[in-house]
Order: sequence, then C-alpha cells, then structure tokens
Amino acid sequence: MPAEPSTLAAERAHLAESRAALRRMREHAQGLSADVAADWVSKQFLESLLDQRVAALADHPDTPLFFGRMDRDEDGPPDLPAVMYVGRRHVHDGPEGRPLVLDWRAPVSRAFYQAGPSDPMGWRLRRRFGFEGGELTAFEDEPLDRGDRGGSGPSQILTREIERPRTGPMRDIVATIQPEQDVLVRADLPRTVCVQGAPGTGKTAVGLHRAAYLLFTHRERLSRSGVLIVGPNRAFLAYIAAVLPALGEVRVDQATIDDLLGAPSGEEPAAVSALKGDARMARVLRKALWAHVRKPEEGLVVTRGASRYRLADHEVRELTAALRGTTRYGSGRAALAQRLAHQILVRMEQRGEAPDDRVQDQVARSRPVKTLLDQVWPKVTPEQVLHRLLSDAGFLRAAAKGVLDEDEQAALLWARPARSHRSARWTAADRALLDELADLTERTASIGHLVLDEAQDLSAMQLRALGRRCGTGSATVLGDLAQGTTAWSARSWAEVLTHLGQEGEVTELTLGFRVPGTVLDYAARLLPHVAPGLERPRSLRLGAGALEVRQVPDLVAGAIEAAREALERPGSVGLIVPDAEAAAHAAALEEAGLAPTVLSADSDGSGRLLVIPATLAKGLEYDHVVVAGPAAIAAAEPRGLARLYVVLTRAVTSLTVLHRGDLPAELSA
Ligand SMILES: Nc1ncnc2c1ncn2[C@@H]1O[C@H](COP(=O)(O)OP(=O)(O)OP(=O)(O)O)[C@@H](O)[C@H]1O
Repeated sequence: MPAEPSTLAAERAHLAESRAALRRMREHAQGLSADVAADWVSKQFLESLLDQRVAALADHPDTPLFFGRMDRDEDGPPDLPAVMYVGRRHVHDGPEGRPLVLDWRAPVSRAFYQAGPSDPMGWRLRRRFGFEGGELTAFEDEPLDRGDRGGSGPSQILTREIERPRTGPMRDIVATIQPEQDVLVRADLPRTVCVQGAPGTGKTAVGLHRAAYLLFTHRERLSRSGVLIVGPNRAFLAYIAAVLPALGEVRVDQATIDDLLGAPSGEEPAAVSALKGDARMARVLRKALWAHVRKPEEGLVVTRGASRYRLADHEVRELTAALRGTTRYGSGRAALAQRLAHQILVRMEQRGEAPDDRVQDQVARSRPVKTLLDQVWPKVTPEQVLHRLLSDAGFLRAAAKGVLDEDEQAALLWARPARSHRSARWTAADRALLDELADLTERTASIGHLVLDEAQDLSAMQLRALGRRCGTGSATVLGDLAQGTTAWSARSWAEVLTHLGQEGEVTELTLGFRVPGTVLDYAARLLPHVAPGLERPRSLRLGAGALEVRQVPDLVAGAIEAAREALERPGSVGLIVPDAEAAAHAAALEEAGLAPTVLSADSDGSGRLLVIPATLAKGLEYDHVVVAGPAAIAAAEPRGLARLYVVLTRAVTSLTVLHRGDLPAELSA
C-alpha cells in the first residue's frame, strides 16, 4: 500500500477539515429551536426531529468520516465534481457550502462502487483509505483510465477489512461493497430482490445496506410505511443490530417470525409442522372459516316506534349469499348488517317515511339485526376456528375435502384436544395458521419494505404471513437453499416468491468473503448432498493453513485444547457443538478457567469465547471456529447434513474440526 507522506498529509488535512465542518453542522443543528412550532404537539415532533438530526451528525472518533475518493477524468462529464470523497454521510462547509464528503448512497457515489477499468464512468482514479481507529494511515490507488488489464487481484484494504478480528457485533461494509453487491443494494424500491448466496457471500450485509439505501432514497415514503427486518432468532438480531445505526438509520424494526406471529407455547412432530406449513392449508382454513356462515332460515323483523318492518327469509338469504366469500369475514359481517338495514330503510321509504343515514346505522346496530347476524354470520376468532379444526374430525373433514387426504387429516387432529381455544398450546406452525385466519377476518397492515433473512427456512404459511405484511410494498429476500434446516425448507426460490406473493428476480452470489478457500472447499463437499443444483462457492481468500481436521480420543478435552490455542490468537472464538453437548462443554471450559459464554436464542452473544449449540450458529461468524463432533451434529436432525454445512462455514480465519474417527462419509473427498 503506498503511503507517500505528502499525499497522506494532504488527505489527513481533508479529514481534519471535514471533521471541523461536521462539528459546525452539529453546532448549527443544536442551535436550532423548536419554539417556532405553532402548538405543543408540533413542538414535541420538531424537538424529536432536531434531536435525531444532532445524533445523526455525531462524529464517532473510531469511524472514518470517509473511506474513498474519486478523481474525475479530465475528459469526464463536467457536471461531475473534480474530486469527491465518499463517506457515511454528507458533510459540507456552511449551509450552501462546498461538499467535503458525499453520502455513499447519493447517486453520484455509485461510481465509487461500480466504476472499473472497463467502464470508468467518467473517473480517472479510485482511492481507498485505510484507518487505524479514527486515524487515516494508508491509501490504495486504483487507476481507472488505463483500460482493462485483467485486474490486479483483490484490494488489500478489502482483504484487511475482512480479516480484521471480530469481537463484537456485525460491522457495516459500506467502505468495501463489491460491484455485484452494490447492484442489489441500489435496486429500486418497487423491485423485490431475491438473493441465493453461498455462506459468507454477504447476503445479510447486502440486505442491511439495501435497507439503509432505501431509507435514504425514499425517506418520506418509508418513514411513513416502515421497514422491517426479519431474522431467524434474537441472537442473530442482536448480532446485526448495530449495522443500521452505524449507517445513521435508527428507525428500522427488527423481529423474528415469533415476534410477529406470537411465540409458540407447544411442540409437535416435525412431520405435523411440515403439513401445517404447507400452502394447501390456506384453502382448508378459508373453507373452515366460511363454514361459519350459515344459510338463514328466517327473515328479519325490526320494530321502530309503532311500526314493524319485515324482510322475508329469501331476501336475507340473497343478501347473505351475495356477500359470502367476497369480502374478508369481519367486513362481510359489518356489510351484511348495513345491507339488511338498507333494505329496512327502503321499506320505510315505501311507506312514505324519509329516514336518513343515521337511521340506517341505528338499524344496523339494533338488537334484531345483531341476533340475526349472530346466527347467520357469527363473530369467530382465529383461535376458535383453529381449535375446532384441530379437534373436530367432522369439521376438519368438511374443510379439508379434496385438499388433504385421510392420513393427512388424521395427522392434523390433536391426540388430546385442548378443552377450549383458550387453553390450547399453539405451536410455531399453528401461529402461522392463526395469522392466516386473522387476515381472512381483517386485513393485515402492510409495511413499505421487508428484508427477510434466512428465508429458505420458512414454511409456505409463514411466507404467506410475511407476504401480507409487505402486500403493498416490496421485499429483499435472502437465503441459501443449501442451509435449509427445517422440515419445510424451500427447494426453490420461485416457490418462496410465490408464497410471499412477490415477483422478483433471483440473483446468485458465489464469491465468499467470510470463509477462507480451504475451509469453504472442505464444507462444499457436503453441497452435492444438501443442494445438488447449486454452484460451488469460491472464496476471496485462499486461506492456506486455515483448516485442521483433528482426530482426538475425547471431544471435550480436545475442545479445551483447541479453544486454548485459538484464544492465543486475536479475535473471537466459537466452539460449535451438538445442542445436547453444549452444557457439558461449557462446564469443562469453565473448569479449565477459560470463562466461556453459552449462546442462547435470546442472548446477545458477547464474550470472546462462545459455546454455540449447532442449531443457533446460522448467520453468525467467529474468527476461529472449533467444531466438536460433526457426526453427532449431522445425526441430530433430519436435515443434519445441511446443519453441518452451516456450522462448517462460520469461520473467518481458522476452522478446527475435532472428531473421534467418525467423520460423516459425505465429508470424505
Ligand atoms: N463487500 C464486503 N466487504 C467487506 N466485508 C464483506 C463484504 N461482503 C461481505 N463481507 C463480510 O463477510 C461476512 C459474511 O457476510 P454475511 O454474514 O452478510 O454473509 P451471508 O451471505 O449472510 O452468510 P451466511 O449465509 O453464512 O449467513 C461478514 O463479516 C461481512 O461483513
């Protein structure tokens, strides 16, 4: 990396100037007063906006204000600035002043990520900066005006950034977003983007940066409708939680599917969950719900003062039939009340009265109409319907006729039905069914954009639940079919998009940033067995010496030794073990004085040495990973080989696999 003193000094001076300008911008924002607001509510609102603005202008000493610079080609378009610095936010000197740093999301900054010798986009030079803490220590120049000479290998700054030891939560990658990632990040809001990406190709990073990009580009619209990030568990959300705030975006919701649909309180065999997760259940539920609308047997009589008005039974039948199945269940009930009342109003008018709209509302809410509705179109809750469906064989048969066969129906029925819907123990799969029923009753509110990570693990019914939440918006769908570990894991992205109700293109990412080449090649031996259709991933870094496969007589003792060795090197250490062994490993490490933290679904995973139950490893990464007992991990669940593939692809610097001579056959070359 060249670091000519004079150039470095000039760049440091620009950094100092930018910092001073940012301070002035912050002081200016702090000096603004909310007193101009007309009333108390507006004042509160304005105050919170000003607070946000001041917070967004904070200068974090460890975070570089800019990370790149572009110099315009002499013959480039004159509307481009001669020099631009690209950073996390705009910085300018004075209100109308010269821009010192441009936000990475601004349209002009795109060239920093996309320009290359084959298409310089009007620029002559790209410069990347290296920082130590907040200190600018190095730079790396890439000429863009000398034609395509086949490239000079990966940037050292990029490689160093990836290999920088990890200790805490996930970091942003804004300084080093790659061109193929940038295309996805900057895809426009109405487009749903679906990314099939091998482990460590930056799917999660892309999803988070796209959220930040969309919030910047469509700030007004998305601050009203919202952006939601859905991840597999709390530990994962805690891991990614710092990325968006570091990019200046604090108003993004993050949730697990359980947060959205309700935490499960019961369990069931995987085969039953898989059946409940099948998209055919949507048809069964629809039929089950609408079975509650009964054919009216009687007419309606409404008394007002001394007058009685009557609708014949056939009239009530016609009104009900016209609405049945054409609206949501709840609004259908309200609409029937209004239509019945309207007919009564017509009767009144026929008798020469002149009732107004208020009378129609009164009639719609009157006792006789309500009694009729309770018989014909009763109020039912999703829980009541599902409870009945899972405990009443006759009701299930009628609803599932032509959709589920007899064995499937038998599998759905509870062996010991809950007494009432209130005491039912709903499983995760039931939660998605309840959500479907709720949406058949009342429309679910939609957000502006959904980022869905590890999407391959969701059932069709869970995907439908998420799809309704972005029914009027778009989505970024991220995942890896090879890492699907649930009984209902998706086999194709086309299926996933269909269930989500989104149209979108699928892009495949195969260049891995996290895992060294030797480790990735080792893990990829499993690929033909878990997802034969997928391309073999490549790694940005060769990683010679990164992999060690060690036969040991005792896995617990072997793990202590391997963890101790790893702790001598910088960075985080993750010991990944079969779930059932986590406590034993943790106790032994504790006894050996290594002070481990055991990762749980709700923890934030802080600590230098972590014991990770295999089922929680998804999406996470550690500098050094020790996997103790791959055979037991593979044998622990039906899609255990996919789990093992996940586990073997968590290491940034080194992977040590410990076994007792029982490596799964699929791992042999
Ligand atoms: N362009 C990049 N520059 C620097 N680091 C990157 C880049 N892209 C990805 N990374 C890093 O690579 C690692 C893996 O990224 P990420 O977790 O987003 O991958 P993933 O595809 O979601 O992986 P998995 O499927 O295994 O969960 C992260 O540490 C991320 O910061």
